[in-house]
Amino acid sequence: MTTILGCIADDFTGATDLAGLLARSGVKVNLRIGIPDTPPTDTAAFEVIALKSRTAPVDDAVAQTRSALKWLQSAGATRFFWKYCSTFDSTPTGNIGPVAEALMHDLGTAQTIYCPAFPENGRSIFMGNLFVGETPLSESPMRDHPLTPMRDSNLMRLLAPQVTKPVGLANRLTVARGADALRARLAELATQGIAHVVIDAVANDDLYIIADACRDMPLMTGGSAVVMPLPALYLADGTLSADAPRATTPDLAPQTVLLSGSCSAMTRAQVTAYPGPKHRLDPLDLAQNGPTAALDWLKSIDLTQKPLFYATAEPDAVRAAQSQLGTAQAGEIVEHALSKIATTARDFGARRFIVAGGETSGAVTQSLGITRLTIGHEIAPGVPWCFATSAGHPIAITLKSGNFGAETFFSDAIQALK
Ligand SMILES: Nc1ncnc2c1ncn2[C@@H]1O[C@H](COP(=O)(O)OP(=O)(O)O)[C@@H](O)[C@H]1O
Ligand SMILES: O=C(O)[C@@H](O)C(=O)COP(=O)(O)O
Repeated sequence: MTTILGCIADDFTGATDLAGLLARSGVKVNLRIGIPDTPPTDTAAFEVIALKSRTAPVDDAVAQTRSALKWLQSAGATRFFWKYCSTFDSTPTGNIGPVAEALMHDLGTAQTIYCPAFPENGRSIFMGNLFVGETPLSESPMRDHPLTPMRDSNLMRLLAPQVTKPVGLANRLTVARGADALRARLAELATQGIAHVVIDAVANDDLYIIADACRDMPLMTGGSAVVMPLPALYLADGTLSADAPRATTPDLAPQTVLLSGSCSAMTRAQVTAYPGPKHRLDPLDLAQNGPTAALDWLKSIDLTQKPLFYATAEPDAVRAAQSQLGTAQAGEIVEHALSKIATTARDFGARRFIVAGGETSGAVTQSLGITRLTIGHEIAPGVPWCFATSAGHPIAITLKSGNFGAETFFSDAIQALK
């Protein structure tokens, strides 16, 4: 069917987050890993392309996104969404602003919006300032993110150095007055030449108003949550027909493997809370011996017991590994080991994969040779089960952002897929 909304996400967990929120409507959502090298076929009303561009060089991120835009246009899309992290992960040089300006240029549009709010996961925006729970972004753990340390909470100040055109705000007082008031504010800002408008949102009700006001813009940008209301809006006015194909859950063997390379505080708690069998990966041991011990353990265990392989470690241990191996090298060694475990587990019959961490998800997805995902039901806000094919086998896979999910996430994921 013709694509109604074409979405481009800057990382894999972000893409499944976005696709999961769109799929809440029950409408089919396709997720493509990277830009497909063939013309669109079997397209859905909502198409999401997952890039790995969040921390890529600006020119590379812009080029990748423009190619993704072209593919989505050839699928019939006329409205587009640029998805970045709900914590606005970026630096003064990009990539959020430069990519948005390139998309605006290609779409011939003079204004777009920025709304990374995700109230269900504690991300809210008030007077242009982003909060993580009750904490300003710049005082949250994102302050010390290794690649994109967020040392300011004000989205206008964060965005301004990334773009060439003026930045403005539509604040919560306007949003609270409804979609017409917000449209009027956007028009007023447009007459002042404001190209980039940050919009406040502290609750889901705000997102419904924003989506309603902005639904026909050629380009919207934000975290995942601001597009969540769009399917219902498109169904209500007939843009999307009610008989759009729905996602179905395939029958899958119970063999399961869990793989965690995220070291976030939430993932550490989730690994600790997991009651199933666990095997720890030590980057220093992996550097010396490769994943031999992990693979031996994998061979010895019945995959219906749902073993967890984790490199997840406390900050001191991570720093120690990084100082001995180098930061990039430590990460690569772990990602390589988890990828090898994933493909071996698949060859031993695993058909359900639970993966924690953005970079880790990219590595595991690529090693499994996945190019396309269909989105199923959510396990936690922003973390859906997805369905794909790997080496000819139907599989289920979930890609969890480091920060998302409850402490019981791993058990929740197992329970959620019967
Ligand atoms: N014990 C460890 N020591 C050093 N690096 C690690 C360790 N465990 C995991 N890593 C690496 O840390 C990175 C975690 O990033 P990622 O998977 O994106 O998680 P998150 O989504 O929480 O940021 C990966 O590159 C992973 O390989
Ligand atoms: O918007 C979000 O917070 C997530 O969708 C996301 O992008 C998470 O990124 P990682 O924490 O790097 O997985």
